Amino acid sequence: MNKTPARLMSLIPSVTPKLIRHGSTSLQSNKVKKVAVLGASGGIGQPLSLLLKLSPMISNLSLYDIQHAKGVGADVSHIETRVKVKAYVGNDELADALKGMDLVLIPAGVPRKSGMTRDDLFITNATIVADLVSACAKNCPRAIIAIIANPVNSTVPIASEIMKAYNVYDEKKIIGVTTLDVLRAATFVAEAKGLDSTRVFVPVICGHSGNTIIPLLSQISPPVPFSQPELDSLTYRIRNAGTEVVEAKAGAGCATLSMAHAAARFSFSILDALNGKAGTIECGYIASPETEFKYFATPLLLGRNGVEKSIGLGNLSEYETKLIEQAKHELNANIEKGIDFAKQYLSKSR
Ligand SMILES: NC(=O)C1=CN([C@@H]2O[C@H](COP(=O)(O)OP(=O)(O)OC[C@H]3O[C@@H](n4cnc5c(N)ncnc54)[C@H](O)[C@@H]3O)[C@@H](O)[C@H]2O)C=CC1
Ligand SMILES: O=C([O-])CC(=O)C(=O)O
Repeated sequence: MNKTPARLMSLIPSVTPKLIRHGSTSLQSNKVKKVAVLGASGGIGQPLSLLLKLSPMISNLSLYDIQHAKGVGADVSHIETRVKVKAYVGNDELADALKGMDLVLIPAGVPRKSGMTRDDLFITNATIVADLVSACAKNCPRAIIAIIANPVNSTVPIASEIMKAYNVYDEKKIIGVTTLDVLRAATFVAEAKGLDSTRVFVPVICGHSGNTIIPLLSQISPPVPFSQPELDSLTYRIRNAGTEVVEAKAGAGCATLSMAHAAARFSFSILDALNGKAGTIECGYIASPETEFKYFATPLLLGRNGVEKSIGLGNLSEYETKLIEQAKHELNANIEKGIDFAKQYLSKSR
């Protein structure tokens, strides 16, 4: 397990202000970027498209879905910001939606219903992600691909295998979006400890399902002590937060509004970093040659080409080391399932 001594804490002030803004206000044309949302008509896609339309860092917003995208595009395009919006519907328009993109966000795919795990979505979402990433490989091979569609632990390995098969793989550019776990951790810990949630940062590592969601409460900024019962209950709530929303929505889907905000925050950090802003950090799930896992979420230093490097895990407490041990089987199984699927998909489709 990598234990990078470079400390996270010194870099954290660059993270928190992004909670309440729409990105840097640079209007230089070389700094504005082109962004696509695939699955733009969905519960996440619509509010995400709205938030992106408000950003001065974006010149063009490409909204793609298999249904209703023209309506979403017409609606969002009436907002008086400079971002040019174009909508695309159906496979015949997918290539045009992707050409020239710097960042592609993928919230396309079915959400959970009560009683389902994220892995239960694999059967539908694996093919959706594989199809969409194949189109990215052909039409915008240098774009950063941010995968929101669940199960993220498997869809990111699928995306990587597809890009490898097209000889356009760059491990710096395929990232599973785990930002919502980080936002939830800050919110829940702040509530429990009477802190200002916009000033709290808790790294969340490992993966994005069940036991693989591991908040590093020992590395919270600002430093706060926790009793063992507090560690247990906060870890449980952060891990279970997706299910909390699925159950509260009672059949009407999963987290969409908080996820749209999380994805927008992640996007603005990526765009800031592409524009050369130093010290931009977000957690994300990526290929991880430096850990014992093929893919792993850590805090990431972002740069001009995507992920500059993983910040690593820091000094884990005994409790956190045990949580990683307990997550091993689930994470590895999710990763191998994605890789196996991609092999079969590629053997059929090429
Ligand atoms: N990474 C994370 O933290 C989170 C991930 N999610 C995941 O995000 C995904 C989307 O969730 P919602 O927006 O609530 O679902 P939704 O069902 O409201 O929207 C999904 C959209 O994808 C579209 N779609 C389906 N197949 C497509 C294809 N081949 N190409 C383009 N678009 C396609 C649908 O038409 C629909 O508009 C789910 O898999 C969900 O589990 C949700 C919350 C948090
Ligand atoms: O729980 C779900 O199905 C959606 C999700 O990933 C989350 O809210 O973290």
